[in-house]
Amino acid sequence: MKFTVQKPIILASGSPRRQELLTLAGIPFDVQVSHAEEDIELIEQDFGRYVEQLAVKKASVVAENHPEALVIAADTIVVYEGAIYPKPSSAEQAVAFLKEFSGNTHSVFTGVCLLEGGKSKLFSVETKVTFRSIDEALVHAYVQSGDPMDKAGGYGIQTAGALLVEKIEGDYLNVVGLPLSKLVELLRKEGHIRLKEGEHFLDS
Ligand SMILES: Cc1cn([C@H]2C[C@H](O)[C@@H](COP(=O)(O)OP(=O)(O)OP(=O)(O)O)O2)c(=O)[nH]c1=O
Repeated sequence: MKFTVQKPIILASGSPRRQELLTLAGIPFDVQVSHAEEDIELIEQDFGRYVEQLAVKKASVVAENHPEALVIAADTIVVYEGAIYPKPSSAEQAVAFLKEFSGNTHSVFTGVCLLEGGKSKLFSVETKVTFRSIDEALVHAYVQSGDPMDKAGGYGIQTAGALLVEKIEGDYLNVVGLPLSKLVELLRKEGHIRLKEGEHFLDS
């Protein structure tokens, strides 16, 4: 499957996962890593709005230098018992995060921003993730692998972090960092992408 684009698309993200996911959707794009300050205030426990605003910040920094493009940015956080768990700042913190999640259910929120000519479209998606009751040895072995350090909440559901997960409710790719089907639906609805000629033979 391939899409054509109406104008250049820039993914404002250094996340290899987000780049892989947009590639697998068949959307052509360039990458510009955004170095926005992540200093958004959480208002009334509205985590969806919080991640959307972080995505706006990331997109805005890149859009300044690319007014001709559609800029896409995203932000992912883990929320457990009303608190935000970002990327761990140390291995010790990753261990502490994972022990807290053990045997419990947390939420993963990803906010997405499409920014074009100063106009933005925003959405966010929540997925609930339930962890198994995990033993200390598994937590330490996983953290020692180094995998948690660049991931919100300190685990990757798409890597060995999968061993910690009992079940999820919602979009799996939202946990990985990009709610791809909803993003593609919005890009099509807004006329930013179209299926390539010959790629829509099932349409009537
Ligand atoms: C929970 C979870 C998060 N993650 C990742 C997705 C995001 O890359 C990262 C959250 O950090 P983000 O700040 O959302 O993104 P990033 O710094 O990696 O990339 P950029 O800001 O340049 O777009 O955590 C996984 O890969 N798997 C998971 O299971």
